[in-house]
Amino acid sequence: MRGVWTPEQIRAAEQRLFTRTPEPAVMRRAAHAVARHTAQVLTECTGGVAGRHVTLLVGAGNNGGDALWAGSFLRKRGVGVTAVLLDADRAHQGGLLALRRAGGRAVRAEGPNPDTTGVGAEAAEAVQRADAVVDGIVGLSASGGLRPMAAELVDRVLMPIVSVDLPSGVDPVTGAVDGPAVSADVTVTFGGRKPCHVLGPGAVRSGDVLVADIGLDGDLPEPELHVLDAADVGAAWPVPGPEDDKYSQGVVGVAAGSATFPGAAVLAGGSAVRATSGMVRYAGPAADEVCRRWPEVVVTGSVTDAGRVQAWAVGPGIGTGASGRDVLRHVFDSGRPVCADADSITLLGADPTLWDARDPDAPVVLTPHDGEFERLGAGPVGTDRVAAARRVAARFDVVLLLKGNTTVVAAPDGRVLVNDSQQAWPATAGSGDVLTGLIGALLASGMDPWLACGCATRVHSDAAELAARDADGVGAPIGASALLDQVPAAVRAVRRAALT
Ligand SMILES: NC(=O)C1=CN([C@@H]2O[C@H](COP(=O)(O)OP(=O)(O)OC[C@H]3O[C@@H](n4cnc5c(N)ncnc54)[C@H](O)[C@@H]3O)[C@@H](O)[C@H]2O)[C@@H](O)CC1
Ligand SMILES: Nc1ncnc2c1ncn2[C@@H]1O[C@H](COP(=O)(O)OP(=O)(O)O)[C@@H](O)[C@H]1O
Ligand SMILES: [K+]
Repeated sequence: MRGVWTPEQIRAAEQRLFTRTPEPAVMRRAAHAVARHTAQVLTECTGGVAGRHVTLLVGAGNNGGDALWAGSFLRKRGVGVTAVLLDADRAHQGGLLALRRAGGRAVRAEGPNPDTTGVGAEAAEAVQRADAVVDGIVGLSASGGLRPMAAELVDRVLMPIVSVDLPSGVDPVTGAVDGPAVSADVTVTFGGRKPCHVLGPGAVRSGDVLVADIGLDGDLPEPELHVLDAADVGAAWPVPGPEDDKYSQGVVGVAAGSATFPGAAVLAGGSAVRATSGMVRYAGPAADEVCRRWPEVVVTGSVTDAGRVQAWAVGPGIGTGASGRDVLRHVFDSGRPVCADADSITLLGADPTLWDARDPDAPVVLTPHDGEFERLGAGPVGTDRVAAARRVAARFDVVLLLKGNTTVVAAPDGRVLVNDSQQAWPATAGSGDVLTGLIGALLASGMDPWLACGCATRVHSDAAELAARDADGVGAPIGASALLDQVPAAVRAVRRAALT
C-alpha cells in the first residue's frame, strides 16, 4: 500500500529532518533528483543530454530554488540552462548563485522588450527553444491557479515539462484546479506522494509521479491517504483453497433490478458471479432474466425468501418507491454486511427512518456518485472530495465510496483509500451496477469493507481499461457488459502482480 501525505505532514517531517541535515543539503538532494529525471526526459525525447537546452520556470519560493539547483546540476552535464525568473527580487538566492556559477543564465519573465502579453523577448525565446522545461513556479505553498505571466509562459511550452514537487496551479491538498495550471509529463516529488498526485485533475496533470528519497522516511507519520498497488489487491483477492466449498467462500445476495430495470440485476448479479467462486443468490422481480443469463445464480422473487447469505448488494434498479423501501429495510434487518448503491442511497436520503432497521454491528458500504452523495443530505461534494467522503462516513458510520474519475473510499474511523484511475472508460451506464456486485461478493467473503471497496474499485477500473484498449493502447468506448467480461482478466492481472 502506498502512502500519501499532506503538505502539512511533509513540512513537519522536513522540520525534523532539518535537525539532522541542514536545509540547503536537503534542497540539493531534491534538486539532484529533478536534474536526474530531467536528463532522462532529454535522453528519451532528443537522444542525449549534453548540448540540449533546458528552461527553468522559477517562482518566488523554495520550489524555484529546487529548479535553480537542478539547473546547476544539468549545466555540469553540458546542458544549456536558462532560468526565467517570475519574481526576480524573490528568487532563491543560493540556487541562483549556483546556477550562475555553473554557467547558466537567468532572465526576467517580463522584460526587456515585452510583447503584447507582457512576456519579455528573452523569456519567450528561452521557453520556445527548450528541449525540456522544468516547472519550479510553485510547490507546496501553492494557492489558486497560475498567475497571468506564468500562465502565458506555460502556454508557450512545446516540449515535455518536468514539474518540481507538483504541477504548478494545482491545489496541493485537493488536486483541484481553479484557473490555469501546468500539465506535466513527469513530476518529481520528495519523500512521498502528496494528495494532488492522486486526486482529481491534479492526478492527471502530474503525469508520471516519481518519488525521490530526500531522507524523510523515518520522519513521516501515518499517511493521510492510501493507494492500493495491483499487488495489494491481488494478495487480498479471495480465491478458493483446498478446504473450501461454495458456502465457505461466502454467499452474496443481490437485491437489484425491477420490471423496468432488469439489466441492473443482470449486471450486478453477473459481477458477483465473476468476482468470487462461492455462490450468488438473486432476489427480485428480474429473477427470470438473471437466471437466463447466469444459470449458476440461485434466484427467487423476493428478498423475504432468499435463503441465507453472508452479505447483501442492494439498490441498482430497485426503484425509489414502496417496494424498494421494503427491500432495503429487509436487507438492513438481516444483520449482514450491506453494500447499498443507487436507488437505496436515494431512499436513505429521502427517508432517514430507514436507518433504524440497520444492525449497528453490521458494516454498511454506501457507493454514491456526486448526485447521490448530495441526496444523503450532508451538502454537496465540493472540491475537497476526501473531506466530503470522510464527513459522510463518520456521520452515518459507514464506509463511503465516492465515485468518479478519482474514487475515494473513507472508513468511519477516518482511513481513506484513493483509486486514481487515470482513465475514464468506466464512465458508462451500468458500470456502477458491476461495482456493486463486486463489492457485495468481497463483503460476503469476509473481507474488511474498506479494503473490499478499494480492491473492487481497482479491479473495476482495470477491467474497463482492458475492455477499452487494444494491444497498442488505443481505446474505444465500451459498455458495462464489456467491462464485466474483463473482470476475470483484471483479477488475474492483480494476482499476477502479487505473485511476482
Ligand atoms: N523546506 C525545504 O527546504 C524543502 C522544500 N522543498 C521545496 O520547497 C517547496 C515549498 O517551498 P515554499 O514553501 O518556499 O513555497 P513555494 O515555492 O511553493 O511557493 C512560493 C511562493 O509562491 C507564491 N504563490 C502561491 N501560489 C502561487 C501561484 N498559484 N502562482 C504563483 N505564485 C504563487 C506564494 O507567495 C508562496 O509563498 C516544495 O514544494 C519543494 O519543491 C524541497 O527543496 C525539499 C526541501
Ligand atoms: N470520469 C470518470 N473516470 C473514471 N471512472 C468514472 C468516471 N465517471 C464515472 N466513473 C466510474 O464509473 C462508475 C459509474 O457508476 P454509476 O454512476 O453508479 O453509474 P450507473 O448508475 O450507470 O451504473 C463508477 O465506478 C465511477 O467511479
Ligand atoms: K512546481
